[in-house]
Order: sequence, then C-alpha cells, then structure tokens
Amino acid sequence: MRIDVISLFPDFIAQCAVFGVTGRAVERGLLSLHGWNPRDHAQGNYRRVDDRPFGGGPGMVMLIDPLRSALNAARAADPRPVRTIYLSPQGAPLTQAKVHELAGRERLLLLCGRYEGIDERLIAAEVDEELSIGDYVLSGGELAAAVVVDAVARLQEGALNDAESAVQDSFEDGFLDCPHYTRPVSHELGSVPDVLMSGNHGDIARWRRQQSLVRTMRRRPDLFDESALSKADRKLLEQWRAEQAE
Ligand SMILES: NC(=O)c1ccc(NCc2cccc(O)c2)nc1
Repeated sequence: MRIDVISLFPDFIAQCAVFGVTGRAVERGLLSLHGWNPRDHAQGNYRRVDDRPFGGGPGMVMLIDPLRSALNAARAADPRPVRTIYLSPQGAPLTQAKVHELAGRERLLLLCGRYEGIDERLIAAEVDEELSIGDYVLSGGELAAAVVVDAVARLQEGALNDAESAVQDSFEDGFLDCPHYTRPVSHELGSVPDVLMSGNHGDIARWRRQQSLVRTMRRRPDLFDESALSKADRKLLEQWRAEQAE
C-alpha cells in the first residue's frame, strides 16, 4: 500500500515510518509513505501557502494552488488509482470499519490542513472524503493523518507478528475490549480474576466476552444495541445481571 501525505511538516509523517508496527510495515515493504510539502509548490519569493480569510475573522486559510500542485505531483508519482482524504474536525468519524475499507486500497492520499483549514473550493474539487479522528481541534491534520497511517498499517497482511495478530481487536465486532491481566497473580493492587487462572478456555472466552459486552453497555451506550445481540451474548448479559442482583 502506498500512502502520500500533503503536509507543511513532511518530516512529522516520515517519523511514522520509523517506529513500531508502522515502521516494520515499511521495512517489510507492506507500506510506503511519501510526504509532499505544499511550500515546495508555492510561487513567488515568499512561497506563500496561506492567506487571510475573505469575510474577515481570525487566523489564516491555506491557499488552493500550492495544495493543488502538491496533490497533482503526488497523484502523478504512481499510476494506481488513489483516494484523496482530508483530515478535519468537519469530517465523518473515523471508525474501524472505515479503517478496514481504507486498508484494502492500493493508495491513499492524505491532505493535512493547518491554520483554520483550507479553501473550500479545493475540498469541493479535489477531496474524495473528509474524515475526523474525533470531536476536537488539533493544530494541524498531521496527527490525524498519523492515526490513519497507523490504523491501516497494522491491518496490512504480514504487519503484525503472530502474538499481535492474535489480539482480538474487539472493535472489529463493535465492542470494547475486555480487561487484561498479567503476572503477578496477587498484588497489593488486587488479584487476577479466578476464571483467568482456571485453565478452562470456554469459561475464559465467555468471561471475556461478557466483560466486553458489559463494558460497552456501560461506557459506550452509543455503540451498544441490545436488540442486535446474538442469543449467546444475550445469555451472557442476563447471567451478568443476575450476578449483579445477588
Ligand atoms: N479531529 C480531527 O480529525 C482533526 C483534524 C485536523 C485538525 N486540525 C487541522 C484543521 C484542519 C481543517 C480544519 C480545522 O479547523 C483544523 N484538528 C482535528
């Protein structure tokens, strides 16, 4: 998979290719990252990339032409079709389902805004979809782009080693993850739940699933739709409720 990133701070994104799973995916040739700086495409002595907003107001807006020129250079660098994504608080929420869709593509082109954002005409003409990593404002889209890079990199075949890929990404099926414990069994902070020490893999799997269900119900009611639960999940939830009532 090839990811091109348009950013005033290309080194920021280059760092993604150095560490951890993403760095390993690049090393293994599963992913290539390419940064493009709109400033290299800006005209004139001052190489302007932003200007004041029409209609007044604070801050600056990124100019169309340097971004458009950088976008075209990135597109032209590889013949394969590419999806252009703009990271902004005004975008659709990034979900694991969307990450899966993006991870299946040959190419992504991530556009990072700074300042107050970019001229709307560029978004309308050049952006395929606008995505947000959460309801908060960052100083630039680069951290959001890095999140997309990490999330899609780890889904590349061969990016995760066996131990990691064994991780049940609970978000995969729309539920929060269960609690995890490791040595020591007893600690001043508490003990490990007995079921995890039982060696009974059926009980352990049921307990973990029950924990995921209950956590999701309690912490993320927006993600939890009891009517959509399977019979088995419904049973686990009933058992938990009965235990709570004891
Ligand atoms: N939630 C996000 O994905 C996100 C993305 C970018 C960003 N900052 C740059 C920016 C870009 C566009 C408009 C704008 O107001 C700010 N902040 C948060």
